[in-house]
Amino acid sequence: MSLVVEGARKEFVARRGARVLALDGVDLEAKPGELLVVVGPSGSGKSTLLRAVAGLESLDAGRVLIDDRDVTGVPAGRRDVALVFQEAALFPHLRVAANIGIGERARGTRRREVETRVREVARALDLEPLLGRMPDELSGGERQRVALARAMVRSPRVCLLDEPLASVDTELRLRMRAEIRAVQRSFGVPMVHVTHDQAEAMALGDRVAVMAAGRVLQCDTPAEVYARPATAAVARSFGPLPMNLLPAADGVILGVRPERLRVCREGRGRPGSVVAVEPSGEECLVRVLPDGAEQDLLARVPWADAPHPGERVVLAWRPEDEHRFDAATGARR
Ligand SMILES: Nc1ncnc2c1ncn2[C@@H]1O[C@H](COP(=O)(O)OP(=O)(O)OP(=O)(O)O)[C@@H](O)[C@H]1O
Repeated sequence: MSLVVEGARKEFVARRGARVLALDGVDLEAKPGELLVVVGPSGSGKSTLLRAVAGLESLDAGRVLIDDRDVTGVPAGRRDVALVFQEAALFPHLRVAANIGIGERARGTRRREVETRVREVARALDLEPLLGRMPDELSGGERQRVALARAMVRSPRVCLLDEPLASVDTELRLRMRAEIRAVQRSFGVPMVHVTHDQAEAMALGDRVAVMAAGRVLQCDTPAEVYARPATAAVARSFGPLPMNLLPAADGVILGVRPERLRVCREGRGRPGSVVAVEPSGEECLVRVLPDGAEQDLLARVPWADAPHPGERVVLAWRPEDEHRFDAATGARR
């Protein structure tokens, strides 16, 4: 089971005639059993991409292939694609078991068969004790899991998740991430998971596709995208904090991650003044304005080493922590 998107292009014409290029030539592949996370800021085209794969949005150009079959013109109902949305919309008057099986029943599958399948999926998702409950007797996370079960019960060829964890709290989100991974492993379908949460993308994805303005800027393992961002834009948008970018000589932009920037009291490096210090759990974020610069730089340092606002410091980093980008194109050098 695999999913391929080739050269997907989609333009919307808004009410007053303004045009928005939501997808600007997107190529993407989710391999069998792979969890691909699409990450990008609001408006970058993530939902449009999912909707196009599901068949809910037509493309102006490009193709969608599922298991090597071109499904570009195939209606949504015949694509064998499951789509789970952020807000799990369950039928309030139906018990969990019926909510999970309703799609299959509607497709005419025998009651017995549906029941067996519902039980299998419920077991995999740890939902068995909840099968007899009504939706209003479930927590937000449980409801989300029921929606996931409803998607998986159809044995889809591809499973698409549109910010499924956006409305659950942090603790539950961590647990749900593990569950999504487990579901994905046990069902072996390619999953495309859309989020704007970097931490989620890092934690979940076998690979991540970083999107901006309708384009995929880079698609690779989270570790590789973090270690070797393909462009300055990826370096700014992917990671726990945006990478610091400093103009340098010869049309080069230097990049250093805040996690790798050291704030020293003395020694060699770039002198500057501390502009602000913000607590951030065990660590703190320090903003330093280098002498003569217009843009301050961000450093993440342990609390014990935190300087005071106004203090004179020296910024230093190891040569191997330096990234280099082309100032004109933004491409990695
Ligand atoms: N039906 C539509 N009509 C006009 N413009 C649209 C339509 N749907 C989406 N757009 C525009 O296309 C662009 C991409 O939207 P999309 O919803 O795919 O982004 P997104 O990355 O999913 O954002 P978010 O994270 O906020 O959901 C946005 O600029 C959006 O305003």
